[in-house]
Amino acid sequence: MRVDYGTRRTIVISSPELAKEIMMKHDLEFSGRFTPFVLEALNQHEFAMAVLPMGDKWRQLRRICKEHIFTPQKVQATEGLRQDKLRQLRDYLEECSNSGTSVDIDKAMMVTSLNMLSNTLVSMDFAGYSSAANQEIRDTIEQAAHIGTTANPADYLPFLRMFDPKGLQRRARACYVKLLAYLEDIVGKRMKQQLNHQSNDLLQVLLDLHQQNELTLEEVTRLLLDLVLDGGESISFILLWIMAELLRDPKIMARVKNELRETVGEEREVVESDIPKLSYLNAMIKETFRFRNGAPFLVARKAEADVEISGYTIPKGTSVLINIKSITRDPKVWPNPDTFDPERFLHNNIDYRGQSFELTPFGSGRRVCPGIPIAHPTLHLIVAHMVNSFDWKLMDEMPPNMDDHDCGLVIRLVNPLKAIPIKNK
Ligand code: HEM
Repeated sequence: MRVDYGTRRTIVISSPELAKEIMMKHDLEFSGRFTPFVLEALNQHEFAMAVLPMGDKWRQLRRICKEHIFTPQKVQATEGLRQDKLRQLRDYLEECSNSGTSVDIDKAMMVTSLNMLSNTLVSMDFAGYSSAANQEIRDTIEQAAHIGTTANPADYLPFLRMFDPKGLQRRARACYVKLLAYLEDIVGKRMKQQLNHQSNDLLQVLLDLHQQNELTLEEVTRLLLDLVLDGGESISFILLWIMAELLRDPKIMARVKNELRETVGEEREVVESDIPKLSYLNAMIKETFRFRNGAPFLVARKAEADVEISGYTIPKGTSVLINIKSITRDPKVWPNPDTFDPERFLHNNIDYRGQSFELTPFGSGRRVCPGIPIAHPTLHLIVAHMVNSFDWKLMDEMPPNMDDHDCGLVIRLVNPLKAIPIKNK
């Protein structure tokens, strides 16, 4: 399909074969995010990875992420930081269980996954469960994610840019300035402590690279900002859908629980080395990515020159959108695509890490999400913990309302998902 928006031409790709050609063979540059003009306006964010074309700076940051930050060894070394956060989640859920209070699953998932990420990165909590906790940073990250996925008329009608019609540029700038100042402060304090204290987190890795003149301090902070912005909300987003699917279908919930009982038992906590043994849980998470992936499109690409794919020419300057939602709901690709069925993943090797073009929630090719080594264990650990340690009773005993609504460029649950945890006897 080809759509002309005045001077901007957009093509939407909806087949795994063509998506593979775009992401692997042609490896088109990002054209910014869906709202490139919001981000272009932000000098503060000018060399963040997600808005960078494939220039030298992007290549350097990408290499650093791959070789130094998100290596299996480095991520494994931070497991203790994530386990601590699981314990905090357990304490919070136990409190709710003892008092019979319902848990707002969205908030609980956001606090847990954000703190797991922030502790992996900088050994600090960015949010708290209690209503008295300071939620300023969490709220700012949520706001930035919301702005980044809000459709901006100025992306398609560039002359509107100077009017900032929805106030997106102004609001985005305020979020970035706040987050950048917060991270600068963390980096500054750590530099002072460094003299007598080494940490086990990824900031330490970045500061070691700074010592070796691989990164300036400014680059360290901006790389952190990019990781916080890109990773901050995305894990909790899919966690909410996973929990909604589990609460909606007691049979699937029971099967996940049985697998956990057989593999882990009730006496100990789930640890990351359990994950490869939890094949049904893994299938359930993959199926949620297939069925409920919140963002229909990957980051927009741009043809820098005319590109030939499968006999078609994509003219220079065209924006290319890969519609992963239509691929994952295509009956030619997936039998019974409108049925939620984790079983379908038990008998094949389809994975979500960028090798199977039927399922690419993290993208693929050189611009595949670098956060997968953190997102993968975090998702499994949190869900396994929620299911293995507690039974769940929905607030009004009714299956959750799974209606979603299009909120800009992502799809969210209409009603908050609330349930009471009941501690295992
Ligand atoms: C469930 C969780 C996550 C999902 C579904 C997700 C998804 C994505 C997607 C679709 C892209 C664009 C890839 C493309 O269009 O080909 C991306 C890029 C990115 N993600 Fe993630 N992500 C997740 C978690 C994370 C985490 C935890 C981090 C950081 C620790 C992170 C950091 C990034 C960065 C920095 C980019 C930009 C890469 C570039 O510019 O080349 N993501 N992610």
